[in-house]
Amino acid sequence: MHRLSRRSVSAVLRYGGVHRRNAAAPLSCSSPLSHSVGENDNKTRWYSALSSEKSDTIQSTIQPNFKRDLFFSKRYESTAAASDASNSPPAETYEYQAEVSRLMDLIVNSLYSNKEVFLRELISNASDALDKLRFLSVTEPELLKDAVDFDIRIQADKDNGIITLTDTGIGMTRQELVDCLGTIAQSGTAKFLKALKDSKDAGGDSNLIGQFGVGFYSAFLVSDRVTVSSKSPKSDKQYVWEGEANASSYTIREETDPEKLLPRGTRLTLYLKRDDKGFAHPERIEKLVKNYSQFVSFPIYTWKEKGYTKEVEVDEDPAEAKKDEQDEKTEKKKKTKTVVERYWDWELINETQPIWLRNPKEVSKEDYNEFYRKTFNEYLDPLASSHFTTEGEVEFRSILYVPAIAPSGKDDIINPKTKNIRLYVKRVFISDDFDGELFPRYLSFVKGVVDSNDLPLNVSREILQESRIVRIMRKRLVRKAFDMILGISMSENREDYEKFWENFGKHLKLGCIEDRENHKRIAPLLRFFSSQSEEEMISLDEYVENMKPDQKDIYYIASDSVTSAKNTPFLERLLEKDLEVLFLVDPIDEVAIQNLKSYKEKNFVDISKEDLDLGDKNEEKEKEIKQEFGQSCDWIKKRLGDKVASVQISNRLSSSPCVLASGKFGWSANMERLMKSQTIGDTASLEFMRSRRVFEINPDHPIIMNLNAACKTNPDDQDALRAIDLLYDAALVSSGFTPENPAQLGGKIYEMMGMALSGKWSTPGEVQSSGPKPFAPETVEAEVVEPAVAEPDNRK
Ligand SMILES: Nc1ncnc2c1ncn2[C@@H]1O[C@H](COP(=O)(O)OP(=O)(O)OP(=O)(O)O)[C@@H](O)[C@H]1O
Repeated sequence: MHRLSRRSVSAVLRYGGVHRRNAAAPLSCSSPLSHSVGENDNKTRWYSALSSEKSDTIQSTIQPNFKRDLFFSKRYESTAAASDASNSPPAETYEYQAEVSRLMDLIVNSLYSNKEVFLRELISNASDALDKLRFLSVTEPELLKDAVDFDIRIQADKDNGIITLTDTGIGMTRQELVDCLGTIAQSGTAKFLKALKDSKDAGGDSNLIGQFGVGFYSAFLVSDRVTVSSKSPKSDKQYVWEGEANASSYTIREETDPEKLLPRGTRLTLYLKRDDKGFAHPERIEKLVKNYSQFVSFPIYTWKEKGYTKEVEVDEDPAEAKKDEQDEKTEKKKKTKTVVERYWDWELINETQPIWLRNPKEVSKEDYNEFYRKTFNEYLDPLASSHFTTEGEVEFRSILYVPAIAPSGKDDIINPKTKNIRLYVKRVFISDDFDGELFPRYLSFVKGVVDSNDLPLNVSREILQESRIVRIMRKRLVRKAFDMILGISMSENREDYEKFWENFGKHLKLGCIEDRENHKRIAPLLRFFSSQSEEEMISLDEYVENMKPDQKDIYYIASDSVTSAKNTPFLERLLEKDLEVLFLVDPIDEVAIQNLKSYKEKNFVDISKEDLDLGDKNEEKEKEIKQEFGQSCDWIKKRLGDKVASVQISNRLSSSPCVLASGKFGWSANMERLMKSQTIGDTASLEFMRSRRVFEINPDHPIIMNLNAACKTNPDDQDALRAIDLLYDAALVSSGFTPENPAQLGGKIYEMMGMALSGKWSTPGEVQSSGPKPFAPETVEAEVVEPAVAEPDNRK
């Protein structure tokens, strides 16, 4: 009760005095900066005085049983009746400019479905009008002689399907009403018409409405009739513009009803079309404001039904009361019950100071996190955030976030349909439906808000795609996103970056492939397992720091798991020489690294490719070996035919007899496997790559020595030739390739085992040679069993 009586007193007080408020009242009364938002009840409100319902409003705060219907019906009856009042000056009729007629025709008859943008457009006009006043009042303080707050108020009458939107902005004089609402001079609406003209379908492409916005005229998306009552501080009089859908003219008359006079600003009244009356629900309005206009810099109030509980006495049953009276001992205690009292009042529904406009020094981490959770419906705090303003060529403010987890859904990375970036223009929400305009798709996981003053309010996708401003914005946003990620990677808490990498590592690798321009920023963020770090991933910087003084290249091997990578024969000599090798175990890794090409001027080198240079060439020795094994190389090549491009002496093996290296420009075994799993039917390129493989033999291995001897003594020995076939198959498997005919390979192994067990082919000393140890069949067996071709658990 206390609340109500306090408000009613202030309402009565202000009723008589509002228009006569001192022109020299302190600026704080009217300055938008002085709003003490959320304190509706102690603010001077001319609304209650200017409308015909003023007494109801006051009543409503006094009498709980206030009738909302009465409130609205009185208001609109009198609005409609005003022009008929006998003492009103007659309304003058004006013809619309031809373009406006066309535009109206299109709007009224369009099938445009996203009609809800009308409210955003009208609020934005109201906000512009307030901005204009604020700006002009700096040099013309007399414009603020009517000391009213800078704000926007929206009322929805759901029973009658009427919405009113009132601002206390600059307003319009009679001439301005004609100029602004009867003609189209410039800005978004003019562009819209031009686009319409250019469009092939001159009959009207309703999508263009959404792309360009149609400003004030968007009111006719949902209304049959619109009145604009406006009072400019430059004029003594207030004028009412009135237009109807499907009409070629509009009227302007002077407002003479004292109850409808505005101290300043503009009131729009929308009489909604039958099918659009649903917009006139306070809840719907609130939702739209919250979505589109939450951060408009002036307070937006909606007229809302509220309630509070109170205790009331309950009438006693007379018989009971009598009985009590007779019973002297009964203590007299009145019975009460709790009831909910309803009343209507204004409620502030937007945040006038968006967090991104605040000074970052004054915003706490919790504030950022809360804003993130609220805006993006997240329940986990972000891993990092970055709040910044860019100045210069393009100015905008932004807060970016790195989420704690990746969204579920496999194809997100390739085809991101996120609503992660909310674009505002002058604090009015424009869109969150982007397709790479503000962030490349590999950074689509970054969430945030971007607010620009440099973009037009009705920015369309086409504008976004072609705008130079947007290109500059994108560059800066990307740079800031990388700074933020780098920040996580340098954090003392290593776990944070591990979490990031687990969720978004793939995205960054995609960035290596798709964004050459940012290789320098992406590369330091990459992480891989290595031959010296199988449990914990390392960065490229850590790799480089660990390089041997004379090591020129960064070595890597691509495989399907750490286990198969660490057991590959390609690694043998490198391990011996204590050279670290990166294990690329994610299918995308190899392509990413190939796109990077180098890091800190060190080339990435695939240790499974031909011509591996470990920096320890000994030409003398090589010549010697070539002489000894040259003939065998030719002999083996002849036997293998087109299966390999050449047979060479290997410098990378120590314990394996042979390996199948990929051609310099060919696919690695890993790549071949990936391509195979993806290309359906394209066997031509696969065949070509296959033919580029190089069969490398280890001259120090007993099997090779034995074969070398066989080549020299009896090159036609069928068993030796079959051993070459088996060696090839074994090398194929151990090098990570898939054998063309696994069943046949099995057969060959059994056959060789049989021969070995019968002692036919490998009795020591049988083969004459200058020194090598005799052929040991067990080695073949061991090689065949090793490689893993199965689908990966990448880490282990
Ligand atoms: N609430 C208002 N108060 C004062 N002037 C207004 C108001 N609403 C509209 N106007 C005037 O009417 C003009 C036309 O409005 P309209 O919304 O059609 O276009 P715009 O706001 O100029 O540009 P856009 O097409 O980008 O919205 C505005 O430029 C402004 O001068």
